[in-house]
Amino acid sequence: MNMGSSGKNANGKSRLTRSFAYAFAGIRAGLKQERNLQIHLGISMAVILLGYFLHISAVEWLFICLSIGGMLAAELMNSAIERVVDLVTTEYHPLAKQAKDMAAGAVLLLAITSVVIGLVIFGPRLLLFFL
Ligand SMILES: Nc1ncnc2c1ncn2[C@@H]1O[C@H](COP(=O)(O)OP(=O)(O)OP(=O)(O)O)[C@@H](O)[C@H]1O
Repeated sequence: MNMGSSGKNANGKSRLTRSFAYAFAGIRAGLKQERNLQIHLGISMAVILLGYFLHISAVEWLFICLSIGGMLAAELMNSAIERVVDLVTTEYHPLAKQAKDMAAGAVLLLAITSVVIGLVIFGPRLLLFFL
């Protein structure tokens, strides 16, 4: 599609605006269709509430933000890889298996890291609270 030098199409939308719109559409589709992503979002909200009530520090918030953002992004990327693999083949293929398993492995690694971060930040406070 020719958009001229301004980078705007017939609707007057800039390339940047459309890129954001596509990205948000991807997030919406993921949240609608992917149960794991919905679960991660629910857990993220619970963690944010916990951080608020336990008055965690600014540095701790940064770690929580990175964990939540990284986890949701990894889950979305995993779903994207699953779709591309399914698009390429519906037959059993060892490379398809590796691609899906590696993508799932990446999510698992990030999930383990997030759990460790959560334990380091919330563990001592929750112990104090319950003991
Ligand atoms: N085309 C294929 N060829 C070989 N193995 C496959 C193929 N498709 C899926 N698999 C294997 O089955 C597993 C599950 O694949 P599937 O597409 O059902 O994802 P899933 O586990 O349902 O993912 P999610 O729960 O995140 O949606 C993969 O991790 C992979 O090991």
